Parts: sequence; structure tokens; C-alpha cells
Amino acid sequence: MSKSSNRMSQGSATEIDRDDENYCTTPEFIYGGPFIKVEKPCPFLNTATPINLQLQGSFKKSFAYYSLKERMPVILTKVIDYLSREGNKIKSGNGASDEDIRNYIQYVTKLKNDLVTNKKYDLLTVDTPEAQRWNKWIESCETQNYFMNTWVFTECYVYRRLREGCESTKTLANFDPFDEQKDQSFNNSMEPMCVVAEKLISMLPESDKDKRKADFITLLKVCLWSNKCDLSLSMGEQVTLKNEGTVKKTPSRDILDPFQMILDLKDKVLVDDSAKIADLVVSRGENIAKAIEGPPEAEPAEGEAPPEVPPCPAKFTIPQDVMFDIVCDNSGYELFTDLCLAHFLIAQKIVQKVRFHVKKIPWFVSDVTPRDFKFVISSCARGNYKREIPPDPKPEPAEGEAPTEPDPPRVISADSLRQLGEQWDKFVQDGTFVVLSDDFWTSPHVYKDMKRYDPDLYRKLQFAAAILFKGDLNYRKLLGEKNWNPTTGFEPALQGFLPAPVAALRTVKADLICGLPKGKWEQLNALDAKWMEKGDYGVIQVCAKCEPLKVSDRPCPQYGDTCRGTVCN
Ligand SMILES: O=P(O)(O)OC[C@H]1O[C@](O)(CO)[C@@H](O)[C@@H]1O
Repeated sequence: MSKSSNRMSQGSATEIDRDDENYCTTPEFIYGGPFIKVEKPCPFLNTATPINLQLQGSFKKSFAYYSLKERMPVILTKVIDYLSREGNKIKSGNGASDEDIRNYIQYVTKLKNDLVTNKKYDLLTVDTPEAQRWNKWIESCETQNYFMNTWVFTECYVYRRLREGCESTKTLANFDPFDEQKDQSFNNSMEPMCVVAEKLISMLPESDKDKRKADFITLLKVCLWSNKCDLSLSMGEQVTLKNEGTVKKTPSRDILDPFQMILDLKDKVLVDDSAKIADLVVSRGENIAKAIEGPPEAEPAEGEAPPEVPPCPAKFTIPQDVMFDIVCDNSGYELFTDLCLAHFLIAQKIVQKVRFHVKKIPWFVSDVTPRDFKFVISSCARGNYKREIPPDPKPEPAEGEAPTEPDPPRVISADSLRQLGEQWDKFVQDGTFVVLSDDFWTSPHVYKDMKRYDPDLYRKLQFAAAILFKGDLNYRKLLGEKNWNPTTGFEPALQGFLPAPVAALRTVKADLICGLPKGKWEQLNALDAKWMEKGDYGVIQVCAKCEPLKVSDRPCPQYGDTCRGTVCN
């Protein structure tokens, strides 16, 4: 939590919760509690997060408190269980030693203990520039206790520490404690992936404007609802798509059809800017393409040598390609749907490249890492699935009428999925799909602070025709983890984070939101007090306003010290 917004943390670093069942065993209770008036106010408040404050574990009626107290310890316990249960497999898969596994178990156990007892953050002990930046940030926080700092900061810190536990061993440096869960979640989603793959293939041939827009919108919605399947909300339990609202058929006829789901969940999309997003990406793409073609560059005059080095990117005010950026969330089925959207944009020539931003290290259980990105593409290319769905029975023919021929069964197979996987592999190889994993995405910072903490990434994003942020965590960081008045617009909630048009597809899994029509939030609260914690509702939001791409006033990362920003060749 920043110093200025630290309004709720009034207690000392070691102060504990008076409602805690162990409170009566503390010296404060025994010597001071019942007899002497305690002056220090309790740092925990029995309220929900007040409007306009950042979410924080100190608000006992907030999801942040519940999440830190109940969900996160379960996630850590499952890591410990995995290490104990599958120690041999982990050893052979990673060439890890018994000692490192034992040490890592101890490390995670201490981390969990520190979290549940609301200790102060420890500094990271690894000595890399990235870890130093973390430490600098930790030291700058006025409150460093797990429950007393902004919720997203603490969560990010815990995942960063989980990584450190591996980094500080010799043999677990590349270990991902969530890899098995992520891979299993992919394998559990074969049927909906086959259904989407088959439909996507039919959407790829270049189509007229209206069909292209309708298909674009459909794919955005498939991408939205794929965000229901995240493993951090379910504390690592497998989540697969469910048919919701459809009339239940016998299980053998029940198809997991994401397109049907879009219709069934139509009323659960609280803000739907999908048509705006489609129009915006197409028109920005066209404008950027024209600017790239631009007036032909002046030929070097006779006798004049052409420039030897390509121009410095710090000078570019026009991107070199029409690009669409996806800031990914979860691996498995969700990443598969993101790849489908990306493929559609390429095939329809709306953009020329798609940049996928993924996490460098295991993050929030199911977030995509570079390893997961490869895993999903290669598993699609090797996909193996087939199911025949018997047709609905026909009514008995009337007397004297000839019986009608039964309809053929519907066959769901992985043929199209394999085709897509193979094409995506080629896209990665020829640079149509680019995978980036900047440190910033696994830093604690919210996005309004990107310019300050990672100006190079901010400028990199400025080259995009638009940026799509997937999922709840990205949404929280877009909104600065602040409990906005729910009717506040998306643009003001971004607080100046405007590198390119920003779109967000998010199923609601945390108690903050913006852009709702007046009265909607109150109405949903009256229906279900926990509607913001389950991923049942979604928003599709966009902010078209963005900063123009100017010549950078900083040296470019590519030319390093030899670059002088505006004067570099
Ligand atoms: O995968 P997503 O959509 O970013 O969701 C992450 C989940 O983790 C949390 O950030 C809390 O752990 C929730 O807000 C959300 O339920």
C-alpha cells in the first residue's frame, strides 16, 4: 500500500487480531486486555472495503480478508502436499535432490505460517536486478504485514516468494509447483476445444464486414467465458466449463458447447463493449497499416550511402507492424481461446502480428508461463479426442405413416484442433505470434504505475493497435486495486494508463468493479451478497482514448548506452 493511501493500518507491525481465538493467550490480553484500557486501535476492521480505498486484508468483511485467511493457505498447503506426494516424480522430472525437495517444503511451510500469522514481509534473498527491485519496493512500503498491505501486493508477494524457494535451490530452479494442475486442466477441456476449433476453421476465410464483425464479437465472448476456468479461485480444484442454463439432456447427449454458453449467459454480461472493441481494432488496424505504407521513403541521393543501421526504435512514431496485444491470464482452455481470437485477427488480415504477454514465473496457480504456452500449442497439435453424440430421438410416426430416417450422430473430434495447433506452431516460428514475458507482469505494481516502474514496457505497448487484458487479476491491476464506486467509468478508473486502447475481458472474481449502470450493483447485491466472488458474471469493457506515440525521450533498450533517444541514428 502506498504511504498516502495507508489510512487503515494504524497498529504496530506485530499486532494481532482481537477476534482471533488465540487472542486470549497473548500477553496483551493477559496483562492488559481485560484490566487496562488498551489504547492501540485494532488494525482489523469489521467492515467491507470502504468505497475509494484499495482492497486490503484488514477489512474483515471483504473478499481480500477471506482470500488471505482461507484460500491462499489452502493453495500453499496443496503445494506442500504435491511435493510430499509426488516427490519421486518431481525428482526424476527435474533432476532434483531429496534435500532440495525437503528444503522447499520447509520454505513453503514457513511462508504459509508467516501469512496466516500476519507477519512482516521478508526481503528476497536472491541477488538479481529483478529481486533488488522487489526489495526496494518492499522497503518503501509503510506497511509490510501480509494483511495490512494492499491485497494484490500481498498475493503477488506470496507467488514471488514461492518462486524464490525454487530459485534458492540447486535443482528446483525450473520447477513449477502448478504444472501438473495446469496440464490436467487442459486435458479436461478437450471437448469444448474441439467444438470451438471446428467453428473457428469455418470463420477463417476472409469474410464480408458484417460477418467478420459478428464472428469477432462471438470470439470475444468465448474468450470472456473461458476466464471462468481459473485454478486460483478454485484453490487448485479442477474447473471445467459447465453447461449453464441449458435444458439438461442425458449425459451422452450433453455437449460442452461454448457457443451455446454465450447465449445462456447473455444476461450475465454486465457491460458489453464487444461491438465497440471490434470496430476499434479494425479501424485502428487500417489506420496503422496506411501510416506504415505512408509516403514512400526518400531514396538516398546519388552517391550517398544508405544508412547502415536500422533507425532507432526510440524514434519510431509509427509501429513497424499492425499488432494486437493480449495480456494473458490462465493457461489451458483460456489460452486456447485467446489463440483462437489471435488466429482469427491474423486470418482476417485485421492485424499482422499478435503479441502474447505471459508470466515469467508460476503465478496465481494457473497463469500462462512460456512453458505453458508451448505446452498448449503442442498439445493441440497432438490432440486426440472423439465422441459420437446420438441424435435426439424422433417422435413415433403416426399410424400408417412411414418411420423417418434417424439423424446421423454428431461426431466431435480433434481433427480441427490438430490443424490449428500445427498452424499456431508455424505462427510462433515465423514471428506472427510473439511471446513476451516482461518482469513487470510479475511485479506487485498496478498498471497506472507502469510508466514509472517500467517505461520501456509502456512504450512497447504503445505500438499495439489495441491491448486486450484478460481476467480478474489484470482487471484488479487496471483499476489500481481500488474499490471504485461501481458507476465510475472505465476510463477514469484506469487513472491515466492509456498506452493504446485498452480492452478488458473479465469474469468477476473479486469485489471491485467499474462502469456499471446506476442501480445494477445494488440490485445484484440484493440477489446474492457473494456475486462478485464466483466468476458467474462478466464484463467486456474498452477505453478508446490513448496517448499518441511520440519520439521517446529515453535511450531505447535495443541500442542501450549508444542510444541518445531523440538524437540516436
Ligand atoms: O485468473 P483470474 O481471472 O485472474 O483470477 C484470479 C483469481 O485470483 C484472485 O486474484 C485471488 O486469488 C481473485 O481475484 C481471482 O479470483
